[in-house]
Amino acid sequence: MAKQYPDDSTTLHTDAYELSMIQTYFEKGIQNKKAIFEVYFRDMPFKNGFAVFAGLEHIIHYIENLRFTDSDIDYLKENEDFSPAFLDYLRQFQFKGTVRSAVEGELVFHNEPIMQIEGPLADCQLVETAILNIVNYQTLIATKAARIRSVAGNDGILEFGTRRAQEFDAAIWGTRAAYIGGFDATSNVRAGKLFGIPISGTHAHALVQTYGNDYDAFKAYADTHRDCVFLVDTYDTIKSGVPSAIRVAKEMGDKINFQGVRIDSGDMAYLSKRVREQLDDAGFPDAKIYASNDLDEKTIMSLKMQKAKIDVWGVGTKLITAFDQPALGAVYKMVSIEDDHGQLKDTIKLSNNVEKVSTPGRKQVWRITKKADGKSEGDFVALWDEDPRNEDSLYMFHPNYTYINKTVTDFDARPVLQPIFEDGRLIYQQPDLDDIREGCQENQESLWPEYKRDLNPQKYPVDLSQKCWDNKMNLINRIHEYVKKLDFGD
Ligand SMILES: Nc1ncnc2c1ncn2[C@@H]1O[C@H](COP(=O)(O)OP(=O)(O)OP(=O)(O)O)[C@@H](O)[C@H]1O
Ligand SMILES: O=P(O)(O)OC[C@H]1O[C@H](OP(=O)(O)OP(=O)(O)O)[C@H](O)[C@@H]1O
Ligand SMILES: O=C(O)c1cccnc1
Repeated sequence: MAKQYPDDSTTLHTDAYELSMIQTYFEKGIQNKKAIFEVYFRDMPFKNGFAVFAGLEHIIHYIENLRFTDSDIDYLKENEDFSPAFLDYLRQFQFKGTVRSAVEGELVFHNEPIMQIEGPLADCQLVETAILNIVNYQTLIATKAARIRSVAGNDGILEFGTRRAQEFDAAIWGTRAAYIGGFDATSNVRAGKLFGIPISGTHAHALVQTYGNDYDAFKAYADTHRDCVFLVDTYDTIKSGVPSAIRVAKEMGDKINFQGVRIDSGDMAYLSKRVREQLDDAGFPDAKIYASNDLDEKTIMSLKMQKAKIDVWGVGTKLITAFDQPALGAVYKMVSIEDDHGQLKDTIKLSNNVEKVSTPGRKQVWRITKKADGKSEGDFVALWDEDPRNEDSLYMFHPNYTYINKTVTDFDARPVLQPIFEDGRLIYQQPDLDDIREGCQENQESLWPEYKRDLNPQKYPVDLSQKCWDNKMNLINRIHEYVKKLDFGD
């Protein structure tokens, strides 16, 4: 039987190749060379006009606890071909990197750095896998949640996905991301405990099945709860579920707070209209109609177009699993590395696909808005030593189709990447989760409606500064020259 180890750290939550590379860096004595990596994704998730950044809370927690425990070292000793000196180095390891990041709830876009990790080469390499793991999932869910919020308007939206999520962590962190993206509450009690997210819920079909009929089940529930939402579709929504709910609500009077009923199957446009009439006619115009059953932004939009009388939407599977796009595809690329003379040299990853060529150099993303109306003109990706706030006008052009360009004046420029860790020390204080969620809504106000529509939004401009673009072209040309001169004798 394989030896058992305690699950006492997340430091080995990394791909083996990261440790293999760190081993090489260490044995060659270059583990402390200064390096800079950036995280970005290439395509907008769900073809949405914007993405909502989430994951920083978990990343901070992960980095703060980044050390190799005795059991980590024992495991590596027995399973990897590592020298005693290297194992000793890992044992002493402390993260010394500097991390800059978009903050949670910030809007982020394709082909711009959303995180930047700078520091000793080994430190930057170690955290790649976990950072991508976290950002890829949480940003995806926060974005999906924002899409659902945008069609739900001011209706209540509840996160019901835990039972369908890809295991525990996805349920917990996905719920948090959904809250950032605009959900109102979750059914996951642990997420309520850990993050202070409001918890909410109704009851399941099992309660009705236990009693064998709607009335007895609702009566029992009402006897034991103040707030009541009855699930009315177990046997027959119109003929049994709703009349039973109404009877119990009338009998209990002020003893309960009859909040409404939930429908979980059938034609929800038709049913919700009939149920609304039943509740109104019985004198319960304030009782709300909750709906659930494989909902997402498309079904919610369709139901709204059909004038369904639904007030609160419970969304599970399609939110928490990012059903229609299961991966964001964010990558972690080296943009600069110290040379043998101690100078940082920008570096690039080439590809035949122009969209896949990385953009070298340490960069900042500047969100450019017009002073007059606060609306965004686009993002301006500039080299670190540039500051558009010192300019009166800004020339912005598409990095691949340079004939698409404009000159912006009377603008404000806001840096998107914020300092989080400096030389391994946490210097960022996470805002309250409710402030993050509110900030996410406010950020969306600066976007023109053209970028926010659910279907086929306009592509938000993400432009490179002239200096950044020149730097990239120079590097591409230099590498082409170098490859041309290579002679391996064949
Ligand atoms: N009026 C409607 N317009 C568009 N979509 C709807 C409408 N009513 C329900 N839906 C959606 O259609 C799908 C119907 O699911 P399904 O075929 O499982 O039917 P069901 O009545 O829920 O059956 P079951 O009793 O097995 O749960 C769900 O995703 C639901 O949200
Ligand atoms: O449809 P989703 O968006 O994934 O939302 C969560 C679903 O989970 C519950 O169903 P389930 O059949 O698991 O249990 P139930 O007996 O309470 O209906 C609930 O009734 C929803 O239909
Ligand atoms: O509270 C509910 O109604 C609920 C919770 C989880 C999944 N589906 C429904």
